[in-house]
Amino acid sequence: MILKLGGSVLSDKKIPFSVNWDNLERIAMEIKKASVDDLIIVHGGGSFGHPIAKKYMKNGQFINMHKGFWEIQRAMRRFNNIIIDTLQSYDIPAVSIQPSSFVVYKGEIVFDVSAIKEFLKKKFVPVIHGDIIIGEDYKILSGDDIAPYLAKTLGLRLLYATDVDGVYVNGKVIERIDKENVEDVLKHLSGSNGIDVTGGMRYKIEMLIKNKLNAIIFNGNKRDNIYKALKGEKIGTEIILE
Ligand SMILES: Nc1ncnc2c1ncn2[C@@H]1O[C@H](COP(=O)(O)OP(=O)(O)OP(=O)(O)O)[C@@H](O)[C@H]1O
Ligand SMILES: C=C(C)CCOP(=O)(O)O
Repeated sequence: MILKLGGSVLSDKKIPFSVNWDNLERIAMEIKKASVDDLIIVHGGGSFGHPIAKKYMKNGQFINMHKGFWEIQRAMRRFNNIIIDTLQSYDIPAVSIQPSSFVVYKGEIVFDVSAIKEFLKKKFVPVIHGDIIIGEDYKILSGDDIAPYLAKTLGLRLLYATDVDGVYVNGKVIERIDKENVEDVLKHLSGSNGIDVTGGMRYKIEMLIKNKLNAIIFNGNKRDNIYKALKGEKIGTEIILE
């Protein structure tokens, strides 16, 4: 199972380097209580990665990256450390996977999952984060790139915890998105709140279409939703595009 924890759940993306400690502690408790096997956690840049990445991007191009690459890595390592330390404080065997040190971008993501497979075999919980990656050019690797890639590569279920109840169409949460209605739904999707250099809700759905995946998108701010989602409850919006 892949649980993508949105940066907007773990922090306030309008306040750089803020952490939503109440959510983080509650989510750790719910993950511990759910006690599921083969769990991978992916988290976004939240209030850490996006403001720093923005500093090193001008007109869509990366600038001053001999300084910026480490600055972005550093911001994401700080966020990742906070999250893993909290998970570990609830005896969740979380370990860090830092994409900027081994994932390469060559027109597509080149991401070796050998280590992740070994961690899962030994019942660890890999915690992978959005990051800066290198290749022909630099690229911000979003948690919304990582989660669907791993779901497809490892054949795991995909759960998105974000800061809304699901995907809204005409002011209401749509229960199900499938091949019949996805094109119409896309017209209602836009980017993200707060400082965000990646794609928001639209990008999530586009990646699910591209990878032909099923997922649920639900509100990670609501108590017990993480637990319910991990235990297989269909909450929020269900996406069936397999
Ligand atoms: N039709 C829509 N339905 C629901 N949310 C939408 C819609 N269109 C745009 N959004 C925005 O998408 C946001 C969720 O996407 P976002 O990428 O910000 O979430 P996240 O995964 O929590 O954050 P991060 O990408 O930093 O990890 C919502 O907060 C909302 O503002
Ligand atoms: C901004 C950085 C470095 C990571 C972005 O990850 P996302 O918030 O999942 O899109």
